[in-house]
Amino acid sequence: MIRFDDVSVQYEGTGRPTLSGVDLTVPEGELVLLVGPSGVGKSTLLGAVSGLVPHFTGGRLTGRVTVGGRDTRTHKPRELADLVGTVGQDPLSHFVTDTVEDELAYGMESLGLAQDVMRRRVEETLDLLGLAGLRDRPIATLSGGQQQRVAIGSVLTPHPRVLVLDEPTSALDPAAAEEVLAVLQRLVHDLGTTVLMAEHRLERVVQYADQVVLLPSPGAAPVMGPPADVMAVSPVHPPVVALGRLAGWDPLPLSVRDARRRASGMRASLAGERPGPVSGADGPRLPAEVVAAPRPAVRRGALARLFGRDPRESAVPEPVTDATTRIERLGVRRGRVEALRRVTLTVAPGETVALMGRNGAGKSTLLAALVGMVEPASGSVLVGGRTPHRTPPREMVRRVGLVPQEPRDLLYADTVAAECAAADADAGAAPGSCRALVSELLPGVPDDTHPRDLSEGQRLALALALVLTARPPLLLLDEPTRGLDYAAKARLVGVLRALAAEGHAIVLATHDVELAAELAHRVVILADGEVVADGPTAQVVVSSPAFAPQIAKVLAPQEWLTVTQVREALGGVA
Ligand SMILES: Nc1ncnc2c1ncn2[C@@H]1O[C@H](COP(=O)(O)OP(=O)(O)OP(=O)(O)O)[C@@H](O)[C@H]1O
Ligand SMILES: Nc1ncnc2c1ncn2[C@@H]1O[C@H](COP(=O)(O)OP(=O)(O)OP(=O)(O)O)[C@@H](O)[C@H]1O
Repeated sequence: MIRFDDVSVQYEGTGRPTLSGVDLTVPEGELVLLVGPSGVGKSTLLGAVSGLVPHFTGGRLTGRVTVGGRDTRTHKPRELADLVGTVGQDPLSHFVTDTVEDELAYGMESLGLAQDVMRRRVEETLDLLGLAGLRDRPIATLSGGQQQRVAIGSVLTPHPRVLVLDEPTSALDPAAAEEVLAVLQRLVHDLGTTVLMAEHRLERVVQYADQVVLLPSPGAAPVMGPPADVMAVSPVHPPVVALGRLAGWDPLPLSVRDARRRASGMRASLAGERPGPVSGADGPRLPAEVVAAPRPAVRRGALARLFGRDPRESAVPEPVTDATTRIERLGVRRGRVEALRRVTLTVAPGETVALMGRNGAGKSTLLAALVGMVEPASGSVLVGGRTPHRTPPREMVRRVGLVPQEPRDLLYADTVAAECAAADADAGAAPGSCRALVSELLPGVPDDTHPRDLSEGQRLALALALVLTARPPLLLLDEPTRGLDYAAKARLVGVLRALAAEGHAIVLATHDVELAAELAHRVVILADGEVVADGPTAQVVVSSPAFAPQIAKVLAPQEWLTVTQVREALGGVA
Protein backbone atom coordinates (compact mmCIF):
# COMPACT_ATOMS: atom_id res chain seq x y z
CA MET A 1 0.00 0.00 0.00
CA ILE A 2 2.92 2.31 0.79
CA ARG A 3 6.20 1.89 -1.08
CA PHE A 4 9.54 3.62 -0.73
CA ASP A 5 12.01 3.00 -3.58
CA ASP A 6 15.52 4.25 -2.88
CA VAL A 7 14.22 7.38 -1.16
CA SER A 8 16.54 10.09 0.17
CA VAL A 9 15.61 13.43 1.71
CA GLN A 10 18.01 16.25 2.35
CA TYR A 11 16.95 19.57 3.87
CA GLU A 12 18.57 22.80 2.74
CA GLY A 13 21.58 23.90 4.75
CA THR A 14 22.21 20.44 6.23
CA GLY A 15 25.45 18.59 5.53
CA ARG A 16 23.98 15.14 5.13
CA PRO A 17 20.68 13.57 4.11
CA THR A 18 18.09 12.93 6.84
CA LEU A 19 16.85 9.82 4.99
CA SER A 20 19.17 7.95 2.69
CA GLY A 21 18.36 5.14 0.23
CA VAL A 22 15.22 3.97 2.06
CA ASP A 23 13.47 0.92 0.59
CA LEU A 24 10.33 -0.07 2.42
CA THR A 25 6.94 -1.69 1.78
CA VAL A 26 3.98 -1.32 4.11
CA PRO A 27 1.35 -3.94 3.20
CA GLU A 28 -2.34 -3.08 3.03
CA GLY A 29 -4.31 -3.68 6.24
CA GLU A 30 -1.36 -3.68 8.62
CA LEU A 31 -0.48 -1.48 11.58
CA VAL A 32 3.17 -0.59 11.20
CA LEU A 33 5.00 1.23 13.96
CA LEU A 34 7.91 3.53 13.19
CA VAL A 35 10.45 3.88 16.00
CA GLY A 36 13.85 5.46 16.53
CA PRO A 37 15.72 8.06 18.55
CA SER A 38 14.63 11.76 18.56
CA GLY A 39 15.58 13.65 15.41
CA VAL A 40 16.37 10.51 13.41
CA GLY A 41 13.90 11.35 10.64
CA LYS A 42 10.62 9.67 11.64
CA SER A 43 8.48 12.74 10.91
CA THR A 44 10.37 13.20 7.65
CA LEU A 45 9.55 9.64 6.59
CA LEU A 46 5.86 10.09 7.50
CA GLY A 47 5.80 13.45 5.70
CA ALA A 48 7.04 11.78 2.52
CA VAL A 49 3.97 9.51 2.64
CA SER A 50 1.44 12.30 3.15
CA GLY A 51 3.22 14.54 0.63
CA LEU A 52 4.12 17.25 3.17
CA VAL A 53 7.78 16.45 2.45
CA PRO A 54 8.96 18.12 0.28
CA HIS A 55 5.88 20.18 -0.77
CA PHE A 56 5.59 22.10 2.51
CA THR A 57 8.86 21.52 4.32
CA GLY A 58 11.30 22.25 1.49
CA GLY A 59 14.36 20.07 0.97
CA ARG A 60 15.03 17.61 -1.83
CA LEU A 61 13.43 14.20 -2.17
CA THR A 62 14.92 11.68 -4.58
CA GLY A 63 13.64 8.20 -5.36
CA ARG A 64 9.94 7.35 -5.35
CA VAL A 65 7.23 7.15 -2.68
CA THR A 66 3.87 5.75 -3.77
CA VAL A 67 0.65 5.37 -1.79
CA GLY A 68 -2.03 3.20 -3.37
CA GLY A 69 -0.07 3.60 -6.60
CA ARG A 70 0.03 7.43 -6.49
CA ASP A 71 3.42 9.12 -6.50
CA THR A 72 3.52 11.61 -3.60
CA ARG A 73 5.96 13.86 -5.42
CA THR A 74 3.69 14.44 -8.38
CA HIS A 75 0.49 14.48 -6.29
CA LYS A 76 0.03 17.41 -3.93
CA PRO A 77 -1.20 16.55 -0.39
CA ARG A 78 -4.62 17.84 -1.52
CA GLU A 79 -4.71 15.24 -4.28
CA LEU A 80 -4.01 12.48 -1.74
CA ALA A 81 -6.67 13.65 0.72
CA ASP A 82 -9.22 10.98 -0.26
CA LEU A 83 -6.62 8.26 0.30
CA VAL A 84 -4.40 9.38 3.20
CA GLY A 85 -5.39 10.90 6.54
CA THR A 86 -2.55 12.57 8.44
CA VAL A 87 -2.22 13.71 12.05
CA GLY A 88 0.96 15.68 12.71
CA GLN A 89 2.77 16.31 15.98
CA ASP A 90 1.21 19.71 16.49
CA PRO A 91 -2.58 19.40 16.11
CA LEU A 92 -3.13 23.16 16.57
CA SER A 93 -1.36 23.93 13.30
CA HIS A 94 -3.70 21.59 11.40
CA PHE A 95 -7.09 22.80 12.59
CA VAL A 96 -9.04 24.65 9.93
CA THR A 97 -12.37 25.35 11.67
CA ASP A 98 -13.31 26.76 15.08
CA THR A 99 -15.44 24.15 16.80
CA VAL A 100 -15.15 20.43 17.50
CA GLU A 101 -18.13 19.38 15.36
CA ASP A 102 -17.09 21.52 12.39
CA GLU A 103 -13.56 20.13 12.53
CA LEU A 104 -14.84 16.54 12.48
CA ALA A 105 -17.01 17.33 9.43
CA TYR A 106 -14.46 19.40 7.49
CA GLY A 107 -12.53 16.59 5.77
CA MET A 108 -15.77 14.93 4.63
CA GLU A 109 -17.15 18.24 3.30
CA SER A 110 -14.09 18.76 1.15
CA LEU A 111 -14.60 15.29 -0.31
CA GLY A 112 -18.26 16.10 -1.02
CA LEU A 113 -19.87 13.32 1.06
CA ALA A 114 -23.67 13.28 1.52
CA GLN A 115 -25.12 15.20 4.48
CA ASP A 116 -26.64 12.16 6.20
CA VAL A 117 -23.39 10.21 5.93
CA MET A 118 -21.47 13.13 7.42
CA ARG A 119 -23.94 13.49 10.26
CA ARG A 120 -23.74 9.80 11.13
CA ARG A 121 -19.95 9.69 11.07
CA VAL A 122 -19.60 12.81 13.21
CA GLU A 123 -21.87 11.23 15.85
CA GLU A 124 -19.99 7.93 15.72
CA THR A 125 -16.64 9.65 16.10
CA LEU A 126 -17.79 11.88 18.96
CA ASP A 127 -18.77 8.73 20.86
CA LEU A 128 -15.75 6.71 19.83
CA LEU A 129 -13.28 9.30 21.11
CA GLY A 130 -15.20 10.52 24.16
CA LEU A 131 -15.81 13.96 22.67
CA ALA A 132 -19.60 14.16 22.88
CA GLY A 133 -19.56 16.54 25.84
CA LEU A 134 -17.27 18.92 23.97
CA ARG A 135 -19.08 18.98 20.60
CA ASP A 136 -19.93 22.71 20.60
CA ARG A 137 -16.69 23.87 22.20
CA PRO A 138 -14.31 26.27 20.41
CA ILE A 139 -11.17 24.21 19.76
CA ALA A 140 -8.99 26.96 21.21
CA THR A 141 -10.49 26.38 24.69
CA LEU A 142 -9.73 22.64 24.79
CA SER A 143 -6.94 21.08 26.84
CA GLY A 144 -3.94 19.62 24.97
CA GLY A 145 -5.22 16.05 25.07
CA GLN A 146 -8.75 17.06 24.07
CA GLN A 147 -7.26 18.81 21.02
CA GLN A 148 -5.27 15.74 20.11
CA ARG A 149 -8.43 13.62 20.20
CA VAL A 150 -10.20 16.08 17.89
CA ALA A 151 -7.24 15.95 15.49
CA ILE A 152 -7.42 12.15 15.39
CA GLY A 153 -11.22 12.20 15.02
CA SER A 154 -11.03 14.62 12.11
CA VAL A 155 -8.92 12.23 10.03
CA LEU A 156 -11.04 9.19 10.91
CA THR A 157 -14.38 10.58 9.67
CA PRO A 158 -13.54 10.51 5.91
CA HIS A 159 -12.55 6.80 6.29
CA PRO A 160 -9.22 7.08 4.45
CA ARG A 161 -7.57 3.83 3.37
CA VAL A 162 -4.26 4.94 4.85
CA LEU A 163 -3.62 6.68 8.19
CA VAL A 164 -0.30 8.39 8.90
CA LEU A 165 0.02 9.35 12.55
CA ASP A 166 2.94 11.18 14.16
CA GLU A 167 2.97 10.48 17.90
CA PRO A 168 -0.81 10.27 18.17
CA THR A 169 -0.84 9.52 21.91
CA SER A 170 1.73 12.08 23.08
CA ALA A 171 -0.83 14.31 24.85
CA LEU A 172 -3.30 11.59 25.82
CA ASP A 173 -3.87 10.22 29.29
CA PRO A 174 -3.16 6.48 29.61
CA ALA A 175 -6.80 5.42 29.34
CA ALA A 176 -7.48 7.69 26.35
CA ALA A 177 -4.36 6.33 24.64
CA GLU A 178 -5.68 2.79 25.05
CA GLU A 179 -9.06 3.81 23.68
CA VAL A 180 -7.52 5.44 20.60
CA LEU A 181 -5.30 2.42 19.95
CA ALA A 182 -8.29 0.09 20.26
CA VAL A 183 -10.13 2.19 17.67
CA LEU A 184 -7.14 2.06 15.30
CA GLN A 185 -6.83 -1.67 15.73
CA ARG A 186 -10.49 -2.10 14.91
CA LEU A 187 -10.06 -0.06 11.70
CA VAL A 188 -7.11 -2.25 10.72
CA HIS A 189 -8.85 -5.54 11.52
CA ASP A 190 -12.38 -4.76 10.34
CA LEU A 191 -11.91 -2.33 7.45
CA GLY A 192 -8.41 -3.24 6.25
CA THR A 193 -7.12 0.29 6.89
CA THR A 194 -3.34 0.65 6.65
CA VAL A 195 -1.78 2.53 9.58
CA LEU A 196 1.76 3.90 9.70
CA MET A 197 2.45 5.44 13.09
CA ALA A 198 5.51 6.96 14.77
CA GLU A 199 5.55 6.84 18.56
CA HIS A 200 8.08 7.23 21.36
CA ARG A 201 6.00 5.71 24.16
CA LEU A 202 6.45 2.15 23.03
CA GLU A 203 4.93 0.81 26.25
CA ARG A 204 1.63 2.08 24.88
CA VAL A 205 1.78 0.80 21.33
CA VAL A 206 4.27 -1.94 20.55
CA GLN A 207 1.87 -4.77 21.41
CA TYR A 208 -0.61 -3.52 18.78
CA ALA A 209 1.89 -3.45 15.91
CA ASP A 210 1.96 -6.04 13.12
CA GLN A 211 5.45 -4.92 12.15
CA VAL A 212 8.01 -2.43 13.44
CA VAL A 213 10.28 -0.21 11.35
CA LEU A 214 13.36 1.01 13.23
CA LEU A 215 15.38 4.00 12.07
CA PRO A 216 18.54 3.35 14.09
CA SER A 217 20.40 6.60 13.30
CA PRO A 218 20.13 9.53 10.87
CA GLY A 219 20.71 8.37 7.31
CA ALA A 220 20.98 4.66 8.28
CA ALA A 221 18.89 2.04 6.50
CA PRO A 222 15.63 1.13 8.28
CA VAL A 223 15.26 -2.28 9.92
CA MET A 224 11.81 -3.83 9.49
CA GLY A 225 10.42 -6.97 11.06
CA PRO A 226 8.12 -8.58 13.63
CA PRO A 227 7.96 -6.42 16.81
CA ALA A 228 9.79 -8.88 19.10
CA ASP A 229 12.67 -9.31 16.63
CA VAL A 230 13.17 -5.57 16.16
CA MET A 231 12.84 -4.88 19.90
CA ALA A 232 15.64 -7.36 20.57
CA VAL A 233 18.10 -5.05 18.77
CA SER A 234 16.44 -1.64 19.11
CA PRO A 235 18.13 1.13 21.10
CA VAL A 236 14.62 2.38 21.98
CA HIS A 237 12.41 -0.11 23.78
CA PRO A 238 9.74 -0.13 26.50
CA PRO A 239 10.35 -1.19 30.13
CA VAL A 240 8.92 -4.72 29.65
CA VAL A 241 11.45 -5.32 26.88
CA ALA A 242 14.25 -3.99 29.08
CA LEU A 243 13.08 -6.36 31.83
CA GLY A 244 12.93 -9.25 29.34
CA ARG A 245 16.43 -8.48 28.09
CA LEU A 246 17.69 -8.28 31.70
CA ALA A 247 16.20 -11.68 32.50
CA GLY A 248 17.17 -13.23 29.15
CA TRP A 249 13.56 -14.13 28.28
CA ASP A 250 13.07 -15.49 24.78
CA PRO A 251 10.84 -14.54 23.04
CA LEU A 252 10.87 -11.05 24.47
CA PRO A 253 7.63 -9.91 26.10
CA LEU A 254 5.90 -6.99 24.39
CA SER A 255 3.02 -6.48 26.81
CA VAL A 256 2.55 -6.53 30.57
CA ARG A 257 0.51 -9.71 30.15
CA ASP A 258 3.34 -11.51 28.31
CA ALA A 259 5.83 -10.42 30.97
CA ARG A 260 3.63 -11.42 33.92
CA ARG A 261 3.45 -14.94 32.56
CA ARG A 262 7.22 -15.15 32.54
CA ALA A 263 7.90 -13.32 35.80
CA SER A 264 7.15 -15.85 38.55
CA GLY A 265 10.84 -16.81 38.89
CA MET A 266 11.86 -13.18 39.02
CA ARG A 267 9.19 -12.41 41.62
CA ALA A 268 10.53 -15.26 43.75
CA SER A 269 14.13 -14.00 43.52
CA LEU A 270 13.01 -10.51 44.47
CA ALA A 271 10.78 -11.66 47.33
CA GLY A 272 13.32 -11.00 50.06
CA GLU A 273 14.50 -7.70 48.58
CA ARG A 274 13.17 -4.20 49.12
CA PRO A 275 13.04 -1.70 46.27
CA GLY A 276 15.77 0.92 46.58
CA PRO A 277 14.89 4.58 46.11
CA VAL A 278 14.18 5.34 42.46
CA SER A 279 15.82 8.71 42.65
CA GLY A 280 19.53 8.71 43.17
CA ALA A 281 20.31 5.65 41.10
CA ASP A 282 22.26 7.89 38.74
CA GLY A 283 24.60 10.62 39.97
CA PRO A 284 23.78 14.29 39.41
CA ARG A 285 24.25 15.32 35.81
CA LEU A 286 24.10 19.10 35.67
CA PRO A 287 26.65 20.54 33.25
CA ALA A 288 29.49 22.33 35.06
CA GLU A 289 28.70 25.69 33.46
CA VAL A 290 25.22 25.61 34.90
CA VAL A 291 26.29 24.57 38.37
CA ALA A 292 28.89 27.35 38.40
CA ALA A 293 26.43 30.10 37.43
CA PRO A 294 25.05 32.44 40.09
CA ARG A 295 21.32 32.03 40.64
CA PRO A 296 19.48 35.11 39.34
CA ALA A 297 17.11 35.20 36.48
CA VAL A 298 14.90 37.00 34.16
CA ARG A 299 13.95 35.22 31.01
CA ARG A 300 12.87 38.35 29.20
CA GLY A 301 11.77 37.37 25.73
CA ALA A 302 10.00 34.29 26.93
CA LEU A 303 8.21 36.14 29.67
CA ALA A 304 7.14 38.91 27.41
CA ARG A 305 5.53 36.18 25.33
CA LEU A 306 3.93 34.34 28.19
CA PHE A 307 2.63 37.38 29.98
CA GLY A 308 2.26 39.80 27.08
CA ARG A 309 4.64 42.17 28.86
CA ASP A 310 8.37 42.66 28.89
CA PRO A 311 9.54 42.33 32.47
CA ARG A 312 12.90 43.95 31.84
CA GLU A 313 12.01 47.23 33.52
CA SER A 314 14.01 47.52 36.74
CA ALA A 315 14.61 43.91 37.78
CA VAL A 316 15.58 44.69 41.38
CA PRO A 317 16.76 41.55 43.14
CA GLU A 318 15.14 40.89 46.49
CA PRO A 319 15.39 37.85 48.71
CA VAL A 320 12.81 35.12 48.34
CA THR A 321 11.42 34.57 51.82
CA ASP A 322 9.11 31.54 51.98
CA ALA A 323 10.41 28.88 49.61
CA THR A 324 7.45 26.52 50.06
CA THR A 325 4.69 26.64 47.47
CA ARG A 326 1.27 26.71 49.11
CA ILE A 327 -2.08 26.26 47.44
CA GLU A 328 -5.19 26.36 49.57
CA ARG A 329 -8.75 25.57 48.55
CA LEU A 330 -8.01 26.92 45.09
CA GLY A 331 -10.88 27.32 42.63
CA VAL A 332 -10.36 28.44 39.01
CA ARG A 333 -12.96 28.98 36.28
CA ARG A 334 -12.14 28.92 32.59
CA GLY A 335 -15.11 30.11 30.56
CA ARG A 336 -18.06 27.97 31.66
CA VAL A 337 -15.82 25.25 33.04
CA GLU A 338 -14.90 24.90 36.72
CA ALA A 339 -11.33 23.79 35.93
CA LEU A 340 -10.14 23.53 39.57
CA ARG A 341 -12.13 23.03 42.77
CA ARG A 342 -10.93 23.19 46.37
CA VAL A 343 -7.36 22.19 45.50
CA THR A 344 -5.01 22.15 48.48
CA LEU A 345 -1.35 21.30 47.91
CA THR A 346 2.09 22.21 49.25
CA VAL A 347 5.40 21.63 47.50
CA ALA A 348 8.58 21.95 49.55
CA PRO A 349 12.06 22.82 48.23
CA GLY A 350 13.80 19.67 46.97
CA GLU A 351 10.54 17.89 46.29
CA THR A 352 9.45 16.54 42.88
CA VAL A 353 5.71 16.18 42.43
CA ALA A 354 4.00 14.56 39.43
CA LEU A 355 0.53 15.87 38.62
CA MET A 356 -1.46 13.20 36.81
CA GLY A 357 -5.06 12.74 35.73
CA ARG A 358 -7.28 12.43 32.69
CA ASN A 359 -7.23 14.90 29.83
CA GLY A 360 -9.02 18.04 30.93
CA ALA A 361 -8.62 17.26 34.67
CA GLY A 362 -7.03 20.67 35.29
CA LYS A 363 -3.27 20.00 35.34
CA SER A 364 -2.23 22.80 32.98
CA THR A 365 -4.62 25.14 34.75
CA LEU A 366 -2.90 24.41 38.06
CA LEU A 367 0.51 25.18 36.56
CA ALA A 368 -0.92 28.38 35.02
CA ALA A 369 -2.18 29.41 38.49
CA LEU A 370 1.31 28.91 39.94
CA VAL A 371 2.85 31.38 37.48
CA GLY A 372 -0.06 33.83 37.70
CA MET A 373 -1.43 33.32 34.21
CA VAL A 374 -4.90 32.54 35.53
CA GLU A 375 -6.67 34.18 38.44
CA PRO A 376 -8.20 32.17 41.28
CA ALA A 377 -11.99 32.38 41.63
CA SER A 378 -11.52 31.30 45.25
CA GLY A 379 -8.78 30.16 47.63
CA SER A 380 -5.13 31.21 47.55
CA VAL A 381 -1.79 30.51 45.88
CA LEU A 382 1.58 31.47 47.35
CA VAL A 383 4.86 30.98 45.47
CA GLY A 384 8.03 32.24 47.14
CA GLY A 385 5.86 34.25 49.51
CA ARG A 386 4.00 35.99 46.65
CA THR A 387 0.54 35.75 45.11
CA PRO A 388 1.41 35.01 41.48
CA HIS A 389 -1.40 36.78 39.60
CA ARG A 390 -0.88 39.98 41.60
CA THR A 391 2.93 39.99 41.33
CA PRO A 392 4.76 41.64 38.41
CA PRO A 393 6.26 39.02 36.06
CA ARG A 394 9.79 40.33 36.64
CA GLU A 395 9.46 39.32 40.29
CA MET A 396 7.69 36.03 39.62
CA VAL A 397 10.46 34.83 37.27
CA ARG A 398 12.90 34.79 40.14
CA ARG A 399 10.60 32.35 41.86
CA VAL A 400 9.12 30.14 39.16
CA GLY A 401 9.84 28.95 35.61
CA LEU A 402 7.38 27.15 33.33
CA VAL A 403 8.12 24.93 30.35
CA PRO A 404 4.74 25.01 28.60
CA GLN A 405 3.01 22.11 26.85
CA GLU A 406 3.83 23.69 23.49
CA PRO A 407 7.58 24.52 23.63
CA ARG A 408 7.22 26.75 20.59
CA ASP A 409 5.61 29.38 22.87
CA LEU A 410 9.04 30.01 24.41
CA LEU A 411 11.05 30.32 21.21
CA TYR A 412 11.49 33.58 19.36
CA ALA A 413 15.06 33.84 17.97
CA ASP A 414 16.23 32.70 14.52
CA THR A 415 18.79 30.12 15.58
CA VAL A 416 19.44 27.72 18.44
CA ALA A 417 22.65 29.61 19.26
CA ALA A 418 20.85 32.97 19.47
CA GLU A 419 18.14 31.52 21.75
CA CYS A 420 20.82 30.14 24.04
CA ALA A 421 22.89 33.34 24.07
CA ALA A 422 19.75 35.31 25.02
CA ALA A 423 18.89 32.81 27.76
CA ASP A 424 22.41 33.06 29.25
CA ALA A 425 22.26 36.86 29.19
CA ASP A 426 18.78 36.97 30.70
CA ALA A 427 19.74 34.57 33.45
CA GLY A 428 23.11 36.17 34.16
CA ALA A 429 24.58 32.72 33.58
CA ALA A 430 28.05 31.98 32.20
CA PRO A 431 28.06 32.07 28.38
CA GLY A 432 27.60 28.53 27.13
CA SER A 433 25.41 27.40 30.07
CA CYS A 434 22.25 27.04 28.03
CA ARG A 435 24.09 25.41 25.13
CA ALA A 436 25.65 22.88 27.51
CA LEU A 437 22.19 21.99 28.77
CA VAL A 438 20.82 21.50 25.24
CA SER A 439 23.75 19.19 24.45
CA GLU A 440 23.29 17.35 27.73
CA LEU A 441 19.59 16.77 27.07
CA LEU A 442 19.86 15.97 23.39
CA PRO A 443 23.27 15.77 21.74
CA GLY A 444 23.56 16.62 18.07
CA VAL A 445 21.31 19.67 17.84
CA PRO A 446 23.09 22.02 15.40
CA ASP A 447 23.78 25.63 16.50
CA ASP A 448 22.58 27.39 13.38
CA THR A 449 19.26 25.55 12.96
CA HIS A 450 16.09 27.66 13.03
CA PRO A 451 14.01 26.47 15.99
CA ARG A 452 11.10 26.02 13.55
CA ASP A 453 13.07 23.30 11.73
CA LEU A 454 13.96 21.29 14.83
CA SER A 455 12.28 17.95 15.39
CA GLU A 456 9.71 17.87 18.19
CA GLY A 457 12.16 16.32 20.68
CA GLN A 458 14.92 18.77 19.77
CA ARG A 459 12.55 21.71 20.25
CA LEU A 460 11.52 20.48 23.66
CA ALA A 461 15.15 19.99 24.69
CA LEU A 462 15.82 23.59 23.69
CA ALA A 463 12.82 24.98 25.58
CA LEU A 464 13.79 22.99 28.68
CA ALA A 465 17.33 24.29 28.49
CA LEU A 466 16.15 27.91 28.15
CA VAL A 467 14.12 27.66 31.34
CA LEU A 468 16.65 25.53 33.25
CA THR A 469 19.41 28.06 32.53
CA ALA A 470 17.73 30.44 34.96
CA ARG A 471 17.44 27.68 37.58
CA PRO A 472 14.18 28.92 39.07
CA PRO A 473 13.51 27.73 42.67
CA LEU A 474 10.15 26.33 41.52
CA LEU A 475 10.29 24.59 38.16
CA LEU A 476 7.07 23.67 36.36
CA LEU A 477 7.02 21.31 33.38
CA ASP A 478 3.92 20.61 31.33
CA GLU A 479 4.16 17.21 29.64
CA PRO A 480 7.97 17.39 29.38
CA THR A 481 8.58 14.10 27.55
CA ARG A 482 6.55 14.66 24.37
CA GLY A 483 8.81 13.78 21.47
CA LEU A 484 11.68 12.59 23.68
CA ASP A 485 13.22 9.17 23.18
CA TYR A 486 14.14 6.97 26.16
CA ALA A 487 17.76 8.13 26.23
CA ALA A 488 16.77 11.81 26.18
CA LYS A 489 14.22 11.07 28.90
CA ALA A 490 16.89 9.41 31.05
CA ARG A 491 19.10 12.48 30.63
CA LEU A 492 16.19 14.76 31.54
CA VAL A 493 15.63 12.65 34.66
CA GLY A 494 19.33 13.07 35.54
CA VAL A 495 19.17 16.86 35.18
CA LEU A 496 15.93 17.19 37.14
CA ARG A 497 17.18 14.95 39.96
CA ALA A 498 20.27 17.11 40.25
CA LEU A 499 18.13 20.22 40.44
CA ALA A 500 15.95 18.64 43.12
CA ALA A 501 19.06 17.64 45.06
CA GLU A 502 20.11 21.28 44.92
CA GLY A 503 16.83 22.27 46.55
CA HIS A 504 14.68 23.15 43.57
CA ALA A 505 11.02 22.24 43.83
CA ILE A 506 9.69 20.59 40.67
CA VAL A 507 6.10 20.06 39.59
CA LEU A 508 5.48 18.12 36.40
CA ALA A 509 2.13 17.61 34.74
CA THR A 510 2.50 14.34 32.88
CA HIS A 511 0.73 11.36 31.38
CA ASP A 512 4.03 9.53 31.24
CA VAL A 513 3.67 6.97 34.02
CA GLU A 514 7.22 5.74 33.46
CA LEU A 515 8.61 9.24 33.98
CA ALA A 516 6.58 9.73 37.16
CA ALA A 517 7.86 6.41 38.47
CA GLU A 518 11.48 7.35 37.76
CA LEU A 519 11.40 10.85 39.10
CA ALA A 520 8.59 11.85 41.41
CA HIS A 521 8.72 11.70 45.20
CA ARG A 522 4.99 12.29 45.29
CA VAL A 523 2.12 11.80 42.88
CA VAL A 524 -0.97 13.98 42.97
CA ILE A 525 -3.94 12.82 40.93
CA LEU A 526 -6.51 15.35 39.75
CA ALA A 527 -9.97 14.29 38.60
CA ASP A 528 -12.42 16.80 37.26
CA GLY A 529 -10.59 19.68 38.92
CA GLU A 530 -10.23 18.05 42.35
CA VAL A 531 -7.33 16.31 44.10
CA VAL A 532 -8.31 12.66 44.52
CA ALA A 533 -4.95 11.23 45.60
CA ASP A 534 -1.76 12.72 47.05
CA GLY A 535 0.99 10.49 48.41
CA PRO A 536 4.38 8.83 47.87
CA THR A 537 4.76 7.64 44.27
CA ALA A 538 4.89 3.91 44.96
CA GLN A 539 1.77 4.00 47.14
CA VAL A 540 -0.31 6.03 44.71
CA VAL A 541 0.64 4.34 41.45
CA VAL A 542 1.16 0.67 42.29
CA SER A 543 -2.52 0.01 42.94
CA SER A 544 -3.75 2.08 39.99
CA PRO A 545 -4.46 0.29 36.71
CA ALA A 546 -4.23 3.60 34.83
CA PHE A 547 -1.16 5.14 36.42
CA ALA A 548 1.03 2.18 37.34
CA PRO A 549 4.24 1.85 35.30
CA GLN A 550 4.83 -1.40 33.42
CA ILE A 551 7.26 -2.87 35.95
CA ALA A 552 4.80 -2.32 38.81
CA LYS A 553 2.13 -4.16 36.86
CA VAL A 554 4.45 -7.06 36.01
CA LEU A 555 5.76 -7.54 39.55
CA ALA A 556 2.70 -6.58 41.62
CA PRO A 557 1.96 -6.99 44.49
CA GLN A 558 5.64 -6.22 45.12
CA GLU A 559 6.31 -2.47 44.89
CA TRP A 560 8.94 -2.29 42.14
CA LEU A 561 8.64 0.65 39.78
CA THR A 562 11.64 0.67 37.43
CA VAL A 563 14.00 -1.71 35.65
CA THR A 564 16.93 0.04 37.35
CA GLN A 565 15.58 -0.92 40.80
CA VAL A 566 15.15 -4.53 39.72
CA ARG A 567 18.62 -4.66 38.15
CA GLU A 568 20.21 -3.32 41.31
CA ALA A 569 18.30 -5.74 43.55
CA LEU A 570 19.27 -8.72 41.42
CA GLY A 571 22.84 -7.48 41.41
CA GLY A 572 23.05 -8.35 37.73
CA VAL A 573 24.11 -6.48 34.66
CA ALA A 574 21.78 -5.66 31.78
N1 LIG B 1 12.16 21.77 7.34
C1 LIG B 1 13.37 21.42 7.81
N2 LIG B 1 14.50 22.09 7.47
C2 LIG B 1 15.71 21.71 7.94
N3 LIG B 1 15.92 20.66 8.77
C3 LIG B 1 14.85 19.95 9.15
C4 LIG B 1 13.52 20.28 8.70
N4 LIG B 1 12.66 19.40 9.25
C5 LIG B 1 13.41 18.55 10.00
N5 LIG B 1 14.72 18.86 9.93
C6 LIG B 1 15.84 18.15 10.60
O1 LIG B 1 15.79 16.79 10.16
C7 LIG B 1 16.09 15.90 11.25
C8 LIG B 1 14.98 14.88 11.40
O2 LIG B 1 13.79 15.53 11.87
P1 LIG B 1 12.43 14.73 12.10
O3 LIG B 1 11.42 15.72 12.62
O4 LIG B 1 12.09 13.96 10.88
O5 LIG B 1 12.88 13.72 13.27
P2 LIG B 1 12.01 12.76 14.21
O6 LIG B 1 12.65 11.43 14.18
O7 LIG B 1 10.57 12.84 13.83
O8 LIG B 1 12.25 13.43 15.63
P3 LIG B 1 11.31 13.46 16.97
O9 LIG B 1 11.29 12.08 17.47
O10 LIG B 1 12.06 14.38 17.87
O11 LIG B 1 9.97 13.98 16.53
C9 LIG B 1 16.30 16.77 12.47
O12 LIG B 1 17.68 16.92 12.71
C10 LIG B 1 15.66 18.11 12.11
O13 LIG B 1 16.36 19.17 12.74
N1 LIG C 1 -10.41 29.11 27.79
C1 LIG C 1 -11.15 28.08 28.19
N2 LIG C 1 -12.52 28.13 28.13
C2 LIG C 1 -13.26 27.09 28.53
N3 LIG C 1 -12.76 25.96 29.05
C3 LIG C 1 -11.45 25.86 29.15
C4 LIG C 1 -10.56 26.90 28.73
N4 LIG C 1 -9.29 26.49 28.95
C5 LIG C 1 -9.38 25.26 29.49
N5 LIG C 1 -10.66 24.87 29.60
C6 LIG C 1 -11.16 23.59 30.16
O1 LIG C 1 -10.66 23.46 31.48
C7 LIG C 1 -10.45 22.07 31.78
C8 LIG C 1 -9.02 21.90 32.32
O2 LIG C 1 -8.08 22.12 31.27
P1 LIG C 1 -6.53 21.86 31.47
O3 LIG C 1 -5.85 22.33 30.22
O4 LIG C 1 -6.10 22.42 32.77
O5 LIG C 1 -6.53 20.26 31.54
P2 LIG C 1 -5.28 19.26 31.63
O6 LIG C 1 -5.51 18.39 32.83
O7 LIG C 1 -4.00 19.99 31.55
O8 LIG C 1 -5.54 18.40 30.32
P3 LIG C 1 -4.53 17.65 29.30
O9 LIG C 1 -4.09 16.42 30.01
O10 LIG C 1 -5.40 17.30 28.14
O11 LIG C 1 -3.45 18.62 28.95
C9 LIG C 1 -10.71 21.31 30.47
O12 LIG C 1 -12.00 20.73 30.52
C10 LIG C 1 -10.64 22.37 29.40
O13 LIG C 1 -11.48 22.03 28.30
